[in-house]
Amino acid sequence: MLFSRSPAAGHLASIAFRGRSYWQVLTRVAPVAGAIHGTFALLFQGMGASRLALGNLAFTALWGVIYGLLRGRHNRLAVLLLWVAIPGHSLLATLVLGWDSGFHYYVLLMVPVMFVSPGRQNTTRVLLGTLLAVFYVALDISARRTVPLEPIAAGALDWVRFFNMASTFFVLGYLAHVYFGVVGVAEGHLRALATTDSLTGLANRRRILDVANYEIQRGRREGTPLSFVLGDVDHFKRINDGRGHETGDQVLMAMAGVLRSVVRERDTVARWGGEEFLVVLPETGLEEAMRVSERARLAMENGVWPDDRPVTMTLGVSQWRPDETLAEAVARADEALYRGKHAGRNRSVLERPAVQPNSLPSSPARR
Ligand SMILES: Nc1nc2c(ncn2[C@@H]2O[C@H](COP(=O)(O)OP(=O)(O)OP(=O)(O)O)[C@@H](O)[C@H]2O)c(=O)[nH]1
Repeated sequence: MLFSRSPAAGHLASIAFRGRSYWQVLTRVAPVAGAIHGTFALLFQGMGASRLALGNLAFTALWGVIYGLLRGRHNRLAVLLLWVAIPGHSLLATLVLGWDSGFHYYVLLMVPVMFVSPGRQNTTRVLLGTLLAVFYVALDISARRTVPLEPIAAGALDWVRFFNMASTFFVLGYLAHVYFGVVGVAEGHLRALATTDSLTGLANRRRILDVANYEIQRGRREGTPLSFVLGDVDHFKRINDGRGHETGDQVLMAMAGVLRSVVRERDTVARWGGEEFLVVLPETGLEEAMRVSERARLAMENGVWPDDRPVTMTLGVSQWRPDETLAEAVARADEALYRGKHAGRNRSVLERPAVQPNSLPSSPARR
């Protein structure tokens, strides 16, 4: 059975990737945040502000808990504590040391955290964003008008502010760096999914069309030959009906391996349809393509298959002719395959000869 991915499934997969990326980013950022608090604890201890040092030690521990929760996939609780660890800490530190300490900068880190989070409705994001902005303005107004609970010397305050500025820049940069890294990996997975046949691991139809069209362009430009081998498993319906669909799938997977083993690195084997395979052979003329086809056919004929019952394949071979389309070249391989089926199966059949066969480029030496 050919499994096709519906648009809805694709959308769900992309949400899943986004979700995974989001948690991966948070898991990587949590130790950095813990380290920043740890540095503050040492800094304040050095300044003789032991209560502030203790407070920062508590937040280091909190980030440790958040990290543990993220690793254990207790995501909801981790996010809840994130609100305590970032805006909660900013509020506390600003009230204790004053607005000029610059602890309020950390509130801004919640903006990317909130807006890339998966699973939330856009309205929830906007609402939370608005609440955060209101909180930030209110903190500005109240902290500027009240005396800090535990003021420190102006010079030291400057250093704390500079450190907070630098940390905010660093964490924002790190967030962006990790996020784009994770998204890049997810993109690679999606690309592979979109171009690979899920059962056999071969190129899928979309990918082989791209490859073949690219080779046709190259053939036009450089005048190199290009051939196609289209193979179809013989009496596959009997295999399915007699030995079950799962055995049928196993046969298809094994066939993919056999086909891959008889071609060069630069040739591409694809699952063209249910039990049909297409091989694109760049820089290969008809004679050589016929040899590849026979190699594949014999490998199938002599292969060891489930239940030790023979499995064979009929193949049609064609060479792309200048100025024709990919569909025309494949149609001729298909026509040859069709003749092979009628002639008794388990054979390789060449396309019907061109009107001017000599006009076709021939194979350079293959391996
Ligand atoms: N197990 C399995 N079967 C598949 C898959 N895709 C297509 N098929 C089956 O392949 C069979 C193809 O049967 P037919 O087109 O009648 O051809 P055939 O039995 O191979 O006969 P010939 O091609 O004439 O030799 C059908 O029974 C499909 O259900 C798949 O992914 N897995």
